[in-house]
Amino acid sequence: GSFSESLNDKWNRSSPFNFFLTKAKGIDNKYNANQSVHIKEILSESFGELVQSAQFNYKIDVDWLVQCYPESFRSKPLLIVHGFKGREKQDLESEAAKYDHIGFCQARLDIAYGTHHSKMMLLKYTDGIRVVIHTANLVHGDWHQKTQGVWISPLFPILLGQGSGESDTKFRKDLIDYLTAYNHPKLRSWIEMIKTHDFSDCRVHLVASVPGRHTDISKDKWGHLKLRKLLKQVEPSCKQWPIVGQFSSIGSLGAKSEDWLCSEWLSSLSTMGQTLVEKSQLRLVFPSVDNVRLSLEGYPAGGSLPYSIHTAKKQTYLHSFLHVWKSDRNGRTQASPHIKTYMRMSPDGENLAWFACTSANLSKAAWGVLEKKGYQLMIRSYEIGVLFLPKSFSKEVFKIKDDNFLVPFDLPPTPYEKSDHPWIWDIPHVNKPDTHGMKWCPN
Ligand SMILES: CNc1ccc(C(=O)O)c(C(=O)O)c1
Repeated sequence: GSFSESLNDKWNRSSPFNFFLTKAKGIDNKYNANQSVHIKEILSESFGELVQSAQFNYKIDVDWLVQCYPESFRSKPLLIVHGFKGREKQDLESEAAKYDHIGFCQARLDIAYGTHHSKMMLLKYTDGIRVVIHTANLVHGDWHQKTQGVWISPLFPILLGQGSGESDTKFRKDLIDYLTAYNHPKLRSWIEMIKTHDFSDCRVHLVASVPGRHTDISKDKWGHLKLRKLLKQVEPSCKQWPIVGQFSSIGSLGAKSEDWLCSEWLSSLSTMGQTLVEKSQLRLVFPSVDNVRLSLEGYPAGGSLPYSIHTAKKQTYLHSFLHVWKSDRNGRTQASPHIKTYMRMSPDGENLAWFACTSANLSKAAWGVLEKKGYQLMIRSYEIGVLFLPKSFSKEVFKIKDDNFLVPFDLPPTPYEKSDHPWIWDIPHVNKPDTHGMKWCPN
């Protein structure tokens, strides 16, 4: 039917980047056409005859997820990979008791405060494997009126003949290393399957995090040191271009910007040696109170923007780096961001030296923090994302307009006004009503 071929046509038209935003209910529908997808489209029969799938995520509504699959696929084996323990694990498993096609893989979280934050779908079809790396939880609200990022891989066919099956970006090896790090029997069959498929068409790099204290040759396999290693391939001419980070949560980053943000972390993203940098070199995008108040969801959008007053109080220096969420280019200024993106942009915002979309928020838990005088990189959470490097597309830079490169928000980003404050989810917001006439009184 037209729905199905539109999906494949949509994917073909999105080549070679294959990067999408999620559809948002309530915005002008011209912005929900090309380069926008919904989970039911991704899982639809038009994308291939599903044999089995694996869903890696943080929040999972099992009943809602099952009905996102077409009726004919609701008995195909589904592996849910999560990080819950104890009561939350029991609740998740009892939610799924009535489905005999659903199995679980509990990811080990041996370091305190870590979460299984990665959001990925592995889709095994009769004629190949597709990988989807995205930023949305498996709950209705994450796919309803927010801005989320979705990368949909090509269909990777079964490996025939003598080809290596590996891409120039080493995506297959990195994906296998990531899955191997779980050290879980239920992922072994997926690892073996991936080894028998041809990933040579993959044009993105994998940037992932796994919990641990990574040293030696493992130190730059994960987190911000993996990104640092990959960005050494970027055009040196872009060295003075600003770095833009955009995220939906902020961790405790230290009392001073030089403790981690503008030293270790910024050094990785700007592959420049010097630790101090002038402020305009780093621009951070995080929703202001008014961004949340005036969003389609109103203050409840802030339920997915967990920045706490306890953390915010310790790092007011951060607020001078902040820019508002504005996406007029995609008709999504009111679709609250749950996407996370990082990029290096030309001062005029017209070109990109590189672009990444990941589950990783601005936190040490996600990106890692160097310990023991740089001997080890400590990471608390599982994260996964994709990096677009111009050289993988035979380009020197991405010309946003000419290359039709989808950027989730308006560039250059707009700084907070004096009267703007970062959204904080655990304090009252009662001065002005939101789009639904409501106020926010957490406790
Ligand atoms: C502590 N748990 C979470 C913190 C932040 C986020 C986010 O993505 O902003 C998520 C999530 O939505 O996966 C979970």
